[in-house]
Amino acid sequence: MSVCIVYHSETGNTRTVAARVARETGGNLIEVKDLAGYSKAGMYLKGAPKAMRGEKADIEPAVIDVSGYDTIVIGSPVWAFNPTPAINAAVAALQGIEGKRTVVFCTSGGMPGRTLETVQAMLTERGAIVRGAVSFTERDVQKTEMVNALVDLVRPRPVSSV
Ligand SMILES: Cc1cc2nc3c(=O)[nH]c(=O)nc-3n(C[C@H](O)[C@H](O)[C@H](O)COP(=O)(O)O)c2cc1C
Repeated sequence: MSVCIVYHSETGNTRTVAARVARETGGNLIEVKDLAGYSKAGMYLKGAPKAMRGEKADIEPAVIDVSGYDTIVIGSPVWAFNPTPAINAAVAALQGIEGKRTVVFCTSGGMPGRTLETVQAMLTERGAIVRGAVSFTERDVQKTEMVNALVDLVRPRPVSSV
């Protein structure tokens, strides 16, 4: 089973989760960069209003071909209770997503708003099958049991016979 983890991260939390999922599943990481190149203030002053409006950023890579994978994981930071403009663009940039199993996660300060629901709806719109979603707070990022909950959605572990 091949896994691809597509994520955006400006301050490292979403990257940390993505890397741990990659390690546990043997998946490939694709980091999406927002070409706006925000400063910390810029993220709040310019990025957050764009996230609220559901806008798409200019991203690198501009095309994300996932046709060679069985399961696609999408990870977004929460900006103003929404997915980031980079993730809005990344979902639109996915090629070969139709009919694929997908799992969504977000990282936030504790108020994720409708981020997971929004990403799930975008993926469903693209013809993907959403298996589940996990919301991490900044503290959860380091918690093995939280990462395991996400990994279980990606790669169901065999039930122990003991
Ligand atoms: C512009 C901006 C807006 C944010 N908005 C929210 C929010 O609405 N709710 C929340 O709980 N955290 C919010 N946060 C905190 C981030 O979601 C949180 O730190 C997240 O883990 C960042 O992911 P990253 O380190 O991968 O970039 C915001 C952070 C930034 C920079």
